[in-house]
Amino acid sequence: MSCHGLFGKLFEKHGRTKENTVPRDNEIFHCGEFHCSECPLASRCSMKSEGNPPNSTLMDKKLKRVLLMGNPNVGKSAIFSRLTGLHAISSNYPGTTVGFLEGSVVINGETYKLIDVPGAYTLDPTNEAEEVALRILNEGADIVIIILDATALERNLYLALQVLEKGYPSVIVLNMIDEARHKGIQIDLKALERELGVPVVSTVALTGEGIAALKAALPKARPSFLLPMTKDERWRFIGDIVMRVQMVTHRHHTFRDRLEDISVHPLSGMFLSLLVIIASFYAVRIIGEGLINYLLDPFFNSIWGPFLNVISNVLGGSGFIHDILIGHLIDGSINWEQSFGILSTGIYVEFAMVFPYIISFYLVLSLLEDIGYLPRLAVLFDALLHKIGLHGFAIVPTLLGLGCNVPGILATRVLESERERFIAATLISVAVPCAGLQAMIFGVIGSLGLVYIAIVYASLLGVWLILGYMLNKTLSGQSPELIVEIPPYRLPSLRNLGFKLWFRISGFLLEATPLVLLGILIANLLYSSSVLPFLSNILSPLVKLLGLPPQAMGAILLGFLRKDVAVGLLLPLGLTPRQLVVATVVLAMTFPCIATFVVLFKELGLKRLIQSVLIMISISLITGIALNYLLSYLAI
Ligand SMILES: Nc1nc2c(ncn2[C@@H]2O[C@H](COP(=O)(O)OP(=O)(O)OP(=O)(O)O)[C@@H](O)[C@H]2O)c(=O)[nH]1
Ligand SMILES: [Mg+2]
Repeated sequence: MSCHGLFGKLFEKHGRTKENTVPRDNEIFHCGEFHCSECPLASRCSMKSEGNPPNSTLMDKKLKRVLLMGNPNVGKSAIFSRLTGLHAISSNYPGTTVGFLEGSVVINGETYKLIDVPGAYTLDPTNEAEEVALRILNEGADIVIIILDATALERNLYLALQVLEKGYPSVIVLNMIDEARHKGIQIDLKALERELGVPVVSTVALTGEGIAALKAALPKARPSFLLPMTKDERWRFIGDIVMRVQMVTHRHHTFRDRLEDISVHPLSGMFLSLLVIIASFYAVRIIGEGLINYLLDPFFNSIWGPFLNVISNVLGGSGFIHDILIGHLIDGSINWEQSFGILSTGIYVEFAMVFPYIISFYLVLSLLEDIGYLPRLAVLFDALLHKIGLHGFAIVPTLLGLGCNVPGILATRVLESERERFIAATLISVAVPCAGLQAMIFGVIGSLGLVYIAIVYASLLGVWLILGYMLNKTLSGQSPELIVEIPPYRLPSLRNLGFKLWFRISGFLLEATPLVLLGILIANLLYSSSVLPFLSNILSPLVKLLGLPPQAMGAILLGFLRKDVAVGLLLPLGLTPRQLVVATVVLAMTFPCIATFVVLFKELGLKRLIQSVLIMISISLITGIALNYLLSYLAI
């Protein structure tokens, strides 16, 4: 087709005639390979078809910078992983990637630098993830791979057109073509290619179908001929395109469709969500305990213990090095929870108390993520969350926070206002216990009985609700209405699940192990020095109000390093059940651990961080004191 044919069609769509097509000074025309000598735009076109994208100074660089862009949850990270061989986290809810990832792929001897950009619905940002996406695009690109969800062409085309109008050489990828087929949606790729003026390929990122074609299309990326449009023009154009390229055939409701309906219905949905939450809780417990009872405890008791006994004997059973490595012998033998040696308590707390729950929690969370259940919870809990100043989608960062507060706080980037982000991040760091902490709550308090665990969780939930309500009432601004895209239920891919689990678990091991061992070492040294008694004396009036012995303050202060270690420090103090519950609740709420602290600072800035920390300290002390009085009143 000549460029006149294409421009003719385009002009009709935009109500322009050939006579008024000479670009205005600020307008950029791209017609890629379609320009010809008769075209009134030839000079502008040939200039552009040399491939200089606006704002880009990157062409001189050796690696071509390729951006993967598209709406949230269309499979950008899945395609990124397929192309680069790296493993970006994919989950079945919008907003999985809120930062960006880089990787590279070599095609025909040329190396391309790929960037997995956070999902965006528009280039007029409405949240931080979209701001990041726009910033990355504005930094320039040699090629943009625009990924569309083939089951939602109309909605996905909006961002695609905005990107194409900017004139970057592009390739369109229709991902999820498998689901489109199941839904009876057929898309004419050639026709879409003609409409947009850039290569179009279809893929199924889950299976790898079409990835070879995408690789082959990358060197053929070219700028589109599209002109900058107004919002209304763009939507009209999208309507036209969809009419011309898409055909939908009727199909009957499937079991999956019905399950999707049931899950968001106010009554049946709530009932189902209760079942899911209870089942998840039990699954985490059963898998965690199973790993401990059948794998880890036997290993520690019959292999690691005897091995440490040999080292202990070689070191003479006491002395500085012995006490640092093996710890203090209790009744002549190593006690996993109370010896406080790096190799005894340190390794035991990390691997036999916390690690099994990390595995089981992330396994269950990853399953829920990949099935696509989390956005449905967001819809169901939207009304409740609005009462505490949050958009229903805040349930997703909150659930992530139950694994580790750090990704939870990062995920608040998908929330729209700064106010919401502050509320959500503060609530996560105050009242959402991470998996390490929960493992210790189960390990330390579980032996007293389920009712004590229930008191700890009920206190945290109560604080989450009350503090959220208070913040909502006192901070100015409103939380926006829920607009969240609900993806279809999907069967989790074992490959993706395995990678995600491995990524999270190895991340935990790398980050947490040094801090846990350091925590145990510091605790060991502090207990043998006079620092703790000194601090405890200063804080003794406060400690009295909490009904705790002075030494408990040392554990609470050490919570800054790692909360799980700190709960472990409460063990040797011989606390009563009430004291143990109060100390654990205060510890859980007081300071964020050091990693969370850093992320809060990065996400909220210094002023908001200080506010957040002041809220944490005061609310945790008030709760601890109230809980102490309430429990003594109830004679617990
Ligand atoms: N059926 C099907 N599922 C897919 C396909 N590609 C990705 N998925 C699934 O779709 C979900 C979203 O994939 P992601 O790679 O996380 O999507 P994303 O665009 O990176 O999402 P955000 O980071 O949230 O913007 C995951 O559950 C994937 O396993 C596909 O081609 N077919
Ligand atoms: Mg992603």
